[in-house]
Amino acid sequence: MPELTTLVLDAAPYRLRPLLPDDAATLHNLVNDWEVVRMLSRLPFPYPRDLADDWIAATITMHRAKQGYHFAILDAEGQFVGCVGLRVEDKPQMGRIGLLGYWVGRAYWGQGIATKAASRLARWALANLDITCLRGIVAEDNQASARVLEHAGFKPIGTDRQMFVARGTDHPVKVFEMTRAETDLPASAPPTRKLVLVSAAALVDKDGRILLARRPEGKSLAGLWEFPGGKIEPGESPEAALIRELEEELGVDISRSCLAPFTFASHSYATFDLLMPLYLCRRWSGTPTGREGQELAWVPTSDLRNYPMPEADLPFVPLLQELL
Ligand SMILES: Nc1nc2c([nH]c(=O)n2[C@H]2C[C@H](O)[C@@H](COP(=O)(O)OP(=O)(O)OP(=O)(O)O)O2)c(=O)[nH]1
Ligand SMILES: [Mg+2]
Repeated sequence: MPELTTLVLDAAPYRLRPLLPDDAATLHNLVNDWEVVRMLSRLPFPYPRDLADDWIAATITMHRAKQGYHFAILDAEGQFVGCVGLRVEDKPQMGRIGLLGYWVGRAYWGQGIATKAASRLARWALANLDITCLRGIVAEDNQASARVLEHAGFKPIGTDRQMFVARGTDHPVKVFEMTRAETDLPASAPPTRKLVLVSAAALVDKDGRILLARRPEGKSLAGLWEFPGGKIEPGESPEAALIRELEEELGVDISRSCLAPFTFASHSYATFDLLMPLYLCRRWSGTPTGREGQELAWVPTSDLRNYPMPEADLPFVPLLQELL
């Protein structure tokens, strides 16, 4: 388990780091607000300033004893905007569980901060602590908090009653639970890298020149010269996709038998991986025209280098020069 000071969780654009004694004044300022305290079962109102010091000291002790993990939520500028934490509890029958809680200063409501922070801590806890599940308990009149738990991947499992110190009475609550089975929900699953499948063609004329098309403004890689083609749609074969794209982009009609597999590009762009078969084609009907406003050029292979291309295409150049 990382030391207190090095345990920092990234919840972009926010950051979670363990509470420090110096946080007491800011914490007190934000939490000593009826709208915040009335939703927190264990806090009195008004919330005395000393209690902030005592609470932070207690969180540091709990952290060292592996009984609790309480964090300051910092925004992109490093400002303290709220707290998120969990207490480890031994439940008869259930074993050790984590009880998650959070609050955000009123000035920072409505920005999804609690969801990001709770979701991050929940995933960290299930991945790193010896607990069977996480629980979250929200007052029945706290819809916003119920939504936070749902977005973080918690499921409602029932209702109960709980004492709310600031309200001076007990109050109905909803109980939520999250197990490891829920940790891959989209809420904060890491973005999966996409594999993009594209079919492209090198149309070769009788003089051995190759047709390049310039990617128009508004598309990615605009201004670069490419081999006509496009994305393969779900359920479509690479050849069918290419025949469709060449009709859409160039207005030419090509039969499947005229497409000869030549090579392929496999390239990792910053945000996706591209896998692109390149076909050679010497026969088509119709005259290629830039139907999407794209500029076209018939280029002798010796000139290919003068046409800036997407990075994925660069290995094609020597292969085409060798062939033609
Ligand atoms: N067609 C084509 N796409 C290429 C080449 N090199 C290369 O990196 N790409 C990339 C750019 C795009 O990310 C992707 C193909 O996208 P595209 O914009 O042509 O797709 P599309 O014709 O289906 O057009 P769109 O409707 O999705 O805008 O592959 C190439 O030589 N030809
Ligand atoms: Mg295209």
